[in-house]
Amino acid sequence: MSLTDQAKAAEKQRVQKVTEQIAVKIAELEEQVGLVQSDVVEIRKHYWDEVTMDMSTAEDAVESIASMRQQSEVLSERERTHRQAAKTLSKLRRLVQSPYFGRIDFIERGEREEEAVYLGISSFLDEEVGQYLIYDWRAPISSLYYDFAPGEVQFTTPNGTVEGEMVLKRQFVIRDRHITLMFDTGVTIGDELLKQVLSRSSDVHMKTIVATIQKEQNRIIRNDSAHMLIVQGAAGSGKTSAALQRVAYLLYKHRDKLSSDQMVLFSPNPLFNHYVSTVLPELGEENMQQTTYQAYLEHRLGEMFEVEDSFTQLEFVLTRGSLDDASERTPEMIEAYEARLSGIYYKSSTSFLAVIEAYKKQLEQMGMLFNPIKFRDKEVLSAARLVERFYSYDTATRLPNRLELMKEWIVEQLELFAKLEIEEAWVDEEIELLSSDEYHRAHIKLRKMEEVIDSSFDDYEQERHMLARTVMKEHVKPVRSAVKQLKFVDMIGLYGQLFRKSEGAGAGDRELIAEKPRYWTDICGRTLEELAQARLPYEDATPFLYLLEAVCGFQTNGAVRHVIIDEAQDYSPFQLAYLKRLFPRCRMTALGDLNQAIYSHASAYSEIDPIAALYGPEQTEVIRLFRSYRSTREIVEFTRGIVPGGDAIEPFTRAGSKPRVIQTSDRGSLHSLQAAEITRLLEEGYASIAIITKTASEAELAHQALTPLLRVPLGRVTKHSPTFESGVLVIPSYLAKGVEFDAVLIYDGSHHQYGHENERKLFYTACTRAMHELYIFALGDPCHFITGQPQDTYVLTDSAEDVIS
Ligand SMILES: Nc1ncnc2c1ncn2[C@@H]1O[C@H](COP(=O)(O)OP(=O)(O)OP(=O)(O)O)[C@@H](O)[C@H]1O
Repeated sequence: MSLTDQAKAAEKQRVQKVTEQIAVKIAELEEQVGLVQSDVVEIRKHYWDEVTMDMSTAEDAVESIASMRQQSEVLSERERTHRQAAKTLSKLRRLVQSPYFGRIDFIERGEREEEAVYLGISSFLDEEVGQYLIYDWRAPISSLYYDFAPGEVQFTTPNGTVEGEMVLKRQFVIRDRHITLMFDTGVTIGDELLKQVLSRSSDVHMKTIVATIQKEQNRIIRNDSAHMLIVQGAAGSGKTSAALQRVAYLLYKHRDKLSSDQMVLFSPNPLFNHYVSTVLPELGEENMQQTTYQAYLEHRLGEMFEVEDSFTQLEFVLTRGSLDDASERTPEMIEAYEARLSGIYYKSSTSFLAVIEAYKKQLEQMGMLFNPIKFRDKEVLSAARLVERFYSYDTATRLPNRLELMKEWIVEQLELFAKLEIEEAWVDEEIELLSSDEYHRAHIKLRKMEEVIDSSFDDYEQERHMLARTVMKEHVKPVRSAVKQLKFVDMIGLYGQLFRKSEGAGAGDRELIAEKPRYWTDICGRTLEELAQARLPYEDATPFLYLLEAVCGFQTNGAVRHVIIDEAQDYSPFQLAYLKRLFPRCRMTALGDLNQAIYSHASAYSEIDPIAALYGPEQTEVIRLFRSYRSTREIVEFTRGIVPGGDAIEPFTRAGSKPRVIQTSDRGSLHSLQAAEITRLLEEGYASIAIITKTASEAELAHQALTPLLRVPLGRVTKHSPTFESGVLVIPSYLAKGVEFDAVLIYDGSHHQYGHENERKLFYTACTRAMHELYIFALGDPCHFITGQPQDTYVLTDSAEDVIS
């Protein structure tokens, strides 16, 4: 629908008028912020001049404290005003460049006059006439823009539903205060604008999507009823985008009671955290807390163990292919591999969680293990004595409560022990070694005591006693602190007991595990071996933590009100149950794609959906997204054939070239073909190009080989990289999760590399990172995930040189 010249001129004029008004407001605020800032500086400088301090009498002291409090209040009020004004200022500075992106003309039922509603990233009020020149995209009326085409419409407000007619819907692109594109549309959100947005180059940071939110995405963003909202969506369907705009929406809607630090995002890796970190600030909101599950495990268990990370576990699982090389493999190697895999499945399942629950019950009656309490090289309390004491408490008392009682008792015993120990010769030896400062302090203390107590003391005895206590205190401190932290509970032994044959009747042990997984004996052997080395494999970390908390008391986080789990398909059922327990008071949003479940434990998904089971059907809502926006139509038509059920994925109508499969038989030509393609892509203006490898070692190899062949720097992403730059880079498949690139080159998509069924989803994940161009190189036959699909028509093989030319 084209606009009349008159309408265009009117819109241009309006933009000018609105931006001028915003600029005036900015100038006013700048002045105000400057004034408040100098106020704050002045108050800080003369803080004590305004405070009258007099402690001569109790009354004077009370007055002095009141005067200090008053001064602090003045200061914090000015600081608050300053923060608020600075925040508004930064919003307005963004708004002035691009004040709005949409307009809807709405006539409420029963009214005659239509209202023109302009939508932007925040609202702007004409204070003189009391009229909104811009509405925040999150305001109730703004939902009309995302949910309806012109015609009969309705929206919900806190006071009920408002019905009426939308008589006009207009979209704008405004850059640097000028309209660069505007058109009227008869559909919900015009595809044209979306196409334009999606054709842009990828960025090292994710972009906001407020101007083009799709109707089904809007359901995710504005959903405020579900306790657990599950979004199951195809690769590139906007799950992460919708989740981030949802955070902004919830912060706006509940601004009186919800703040950004009460929301936590669990990301797949630190790189992803960096990638999404600018979205909320761009929307004028502060970032929520961002973390990874791995970081949490490290935080809780890092002091006790060397905790394996999920990537190392995955790398191990991906070594299956190399075992197929007949020359290298032995039956023992295959068995060890299969045994660990079986252990991973089992330890990630809810059956194992049930075993731990049962084990906890059993420990209430018997089977607890303790570390003896030692003081220097002497045993204060033996492990057996601790067990005896533990079971002397009422068995109805919960384990953590009994441990609290134990703690007090142990500290008492420790003090009794220290009283006797103080007479030992080693104490005298250590007194000799005390510094002159410590001697001096002891003297002062002694003098003070003599003033109050009878001075006929034996000075020497007293001094020795005082110094001995100093020595003793230093030695008791770490023991007491370890007791307070419950380190006397033998957690490693307790977890290990689940994998040990029963010794003595009824000990809490592996007999609890009724249905033993395959390779059970190997699993037990390996688990105990790792524990003995103070190493905790990734699959053991969550069960260990769960047991630790079941015994010592659950640490819950009641402050967090909303948890967002991105790439939720990569969490084991056990991990999800743990997170639910960790955040008992919060709502959750879980975003996932079963087709991108790259971890072995995720196979549990195919049976029942563990996320949906977490809160039960009454509290759970599921929204599915089928349309994929990231990649061109050709790429989506190709990649959807890789996964079962992929036909349901709908491509967005953005055209590009077909993905190319380039097959070669030697590594040298593989690299030169790749270098030639990269050069061509750069010449075509693509800003971000990723060479995606299966593993980290393959990434290292590719990086070494390609660096000398390229004229541009070649970056390399590892699991330790906190950020990534634009340009050309090599990245292992699992680290590319959630991010996207203009062009993707699969380094070696051969059958040799991706020959196993459990590599299908990893391969799919890697291919779906491409926005505009996708190349699959193969050293030998391409993997069967693509050759068996109808999309084979896109495959160009054999003469690789032909493709390049
Ligand atoms: N409504 C929209 N308007 C503009 N761009 C969109 C929209 N929805 C999605 N996109 C773009 O599509 C790309 C993919 O989005 P996003 O990363 O949120 O998808 P995802 O479902 O989380 O993907 P994956 O699961 O593959 O990581 C991004 O570039 C995003 O900006």
